[in-house]
Amino acid sequence: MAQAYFPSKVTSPNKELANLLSGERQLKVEDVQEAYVEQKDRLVNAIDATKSIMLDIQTFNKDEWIIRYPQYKEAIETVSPPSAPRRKSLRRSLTFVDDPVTETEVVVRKKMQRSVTVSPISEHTEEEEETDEDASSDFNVLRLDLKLGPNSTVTSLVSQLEKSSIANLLDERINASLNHVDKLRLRVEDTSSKVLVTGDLNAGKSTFVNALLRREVMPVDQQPCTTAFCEVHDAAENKGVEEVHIISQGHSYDVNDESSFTRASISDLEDIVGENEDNERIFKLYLADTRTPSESLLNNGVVDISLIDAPGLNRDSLKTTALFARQEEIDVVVFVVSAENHFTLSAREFLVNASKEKAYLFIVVNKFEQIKNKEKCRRLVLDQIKQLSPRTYENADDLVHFVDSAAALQPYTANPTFDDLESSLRSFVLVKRSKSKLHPVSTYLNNLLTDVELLAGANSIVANTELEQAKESLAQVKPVLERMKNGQESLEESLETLEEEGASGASSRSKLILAQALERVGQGKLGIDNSLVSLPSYPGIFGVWNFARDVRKALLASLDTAVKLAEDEARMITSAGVDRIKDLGEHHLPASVDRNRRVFMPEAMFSTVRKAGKGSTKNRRSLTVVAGGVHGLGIGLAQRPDMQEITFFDLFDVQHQFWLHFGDGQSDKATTADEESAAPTALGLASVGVGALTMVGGQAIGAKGLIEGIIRVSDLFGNETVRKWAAPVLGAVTIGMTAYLVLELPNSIPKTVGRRVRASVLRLHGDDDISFIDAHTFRISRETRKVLRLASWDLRGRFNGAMEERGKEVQAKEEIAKRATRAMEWFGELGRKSEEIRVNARLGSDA
Ligand SMILES: Nc1nc2c(ncn2[C@@H]2O[C@H](COP(=O)(O)OP(=O)(O)OP(=O)(O)O)[C@@H](O)[C@H]2O)c(=O)[nH]1
Repeated sequence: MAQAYFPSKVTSPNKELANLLSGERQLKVEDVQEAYVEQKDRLVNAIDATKSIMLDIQTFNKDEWIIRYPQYKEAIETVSPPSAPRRKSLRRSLTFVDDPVTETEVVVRKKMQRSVTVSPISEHTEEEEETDEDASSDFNVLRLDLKLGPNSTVTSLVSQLEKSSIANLLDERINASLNHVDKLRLRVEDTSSKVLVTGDLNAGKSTFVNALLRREVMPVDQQPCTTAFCEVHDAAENKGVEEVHIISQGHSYDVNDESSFTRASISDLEDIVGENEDNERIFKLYLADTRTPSESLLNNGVVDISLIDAPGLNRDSLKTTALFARQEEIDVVVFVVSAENHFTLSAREFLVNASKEKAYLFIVVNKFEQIKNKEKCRRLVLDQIKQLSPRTYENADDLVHFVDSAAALQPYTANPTFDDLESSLRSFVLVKRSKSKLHPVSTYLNNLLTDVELLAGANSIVANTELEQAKESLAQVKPVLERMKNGQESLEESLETLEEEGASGASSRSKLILAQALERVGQGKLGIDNSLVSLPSYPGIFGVWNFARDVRKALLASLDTAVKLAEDEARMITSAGVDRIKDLGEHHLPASVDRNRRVFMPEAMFSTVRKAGKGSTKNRRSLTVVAGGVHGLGIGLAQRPDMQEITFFDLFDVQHQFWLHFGDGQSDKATTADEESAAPTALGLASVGVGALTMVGGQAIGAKGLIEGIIRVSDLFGNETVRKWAAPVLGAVTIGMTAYLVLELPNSIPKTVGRRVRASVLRLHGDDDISFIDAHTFRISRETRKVLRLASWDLRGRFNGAMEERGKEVQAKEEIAKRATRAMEWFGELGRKSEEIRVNARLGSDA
């Protein structure tokens, strides 16, 4: 026997019902009921579980991971030789709407009916190739309509559709599906089912309904009488009260809305139906069925069946009835035909149309008792049915019943044929309900879960790719960061040492050069042997004044040169330091970090124009002036007017000569910075010859001072004897010394000038309590330190910036890896959950 009511592809759970119908002639109503209830409960659970995972998807999409919407395209198959096994796997190229360019080749695998998994091609093995070609790789329910217009392409959409806006669209789609799932739940839980009873006039429809109800409720007449639709419901739906509700015309009926109907007593039904003969009205009858749920049709404990006694067909009401039969809420059409008359023309018309709509009809051949040649009648009727509704004919055992309704109404009389009809009808109603109410739900849930699995699979791949990328980046960046962290301290130390060494190196070199130069100048030699500066040659006694000035200039210039030399050395030290800092950068900075492209220009050192005044210290101002660097302000010692002045003492350093000849030879030490400020001593003055005086002119000592000096000298020689000898001795000594001094001038002037230059240079910073050497040393080492510090600051900045950047990158990548791992787990779990729902609810029927 064919599997009743279902196409051949039927699988569980409808298959169970179908098997029940097909396996045995005698339908086990309880089993059908049980199977129905079980399936209903499974579906309700599946609906709730699906709803819960859909809500989870929404939350996950909103809070943790922007769900990507995949598109699967047919992958280009490589041409395989004819001998090779035919590839049945669904190789698809996976792209995303927001990124249609990146394609991943995947395999869409069918796991169970209509359930699919998506995995990267790399995880695919040849053994798994035996995949059903039917495996869907497209969305059913969650399909996003991304077409904006006839000319829009996916690529043109990309600019308009960001990842997040697609996720929003998906969210909306999920909302819509959630609403639909809610409706499905109501539908599954709605236990009402309508059975329309119709047939030819006088075929015995009302009698049949009465027989089903086991009481005479419907008016039965020899004359055709029923013109109204009488819907019979269980009184439980009307709070247990038996009554008739006459539906007010133009109102939609609601059992709880008094205004939508008029009440009447059951006993008045005949009159009411009679009164409304010309109107096709609807009455609602509420009847209490006292039989047990297993016996009762109305009160069967599974679905609330309502019977609709429709008007006979061969009236004008044919169309109305036909329309009624087409209504979606009509689960089963029971056609009552009289065994005596068979099918009239209008009955045939109705049956052909109805069987197109409902495929299976339940046919009651009534008044069968009266037929003498029952077999012939049976054959004739079945032959007619075969033509009118072939499918009904195929299942005639269950769907075509030859009974006598009037006999069934006889109390206390066993009527197995009618009982059989009743069981069949109940099962048919349940199976039909399963098909009309449960099956669409099962299909929808299955489609939705398939979509969920496609989403989960695609997003798992995305998450996996992101994880791999993050891991790859981390594998590169993390060691760099570690290296930087470890190297930070040593870099810091190296830079400090470099700065320190540079500054102290420059300082000690400057100090040495300047000290040596000053020492030489003090001895009347050029501070530096340099072709640029040379000592003038002695022009003779009459040019002695200019000679002294030129010597002074030359010595000063040689000191300037020494300063320049010290600066040049500092430049070299700085340059070497900058190079070492560069090397440190090369060593410590990651390859991708930009190096300092600025070129160090040593000649730019010591050339800063300092603005004296604003915020500058006294010390700085004096340094500015003294900074004799040729590259400085151009005011070297040799250019300073105050240093050019030549005095008498540049020619004759009396005190020095005195100590040289009579003292302990320590005059050099005595030539302190105070020398010039000290007043000329009496002895000094006394030793000055007239010639010298004339040469000096009024330059240094006035006549008044000279006379005062002589008086003071004469005071020394207070004693008579001494006074007597003193004059000649003093005269001789004076003459001798003068001659000696004059002869010695070419040699002594440079020395005297040098000594005095040295002394005055050393005193230049007297106010600041700092010497010429120290001032320059300080300036030069400070400049060196400054340049080195700038370079090391730059490196430090780059290093710290790069380290911070790497730190952030590592953090970001770790975050991505964490999120991707979580997403992978989550989507994996989602796929598993979805599959579990599918398995538990036994979804996937193609019925
Ligand atoms: N012997 C016998 N008579 C029946 C049977 N069923 C109905 N009748 C009689 O047939 C006549 C018509 O019965 P109804 O039940 O009124 O028929 P109907 O199809 O409802 O009639 P309309 O509603 O007017 O179309 C009545 O006189 C019934 O007694 C049956 O099974 N056996």
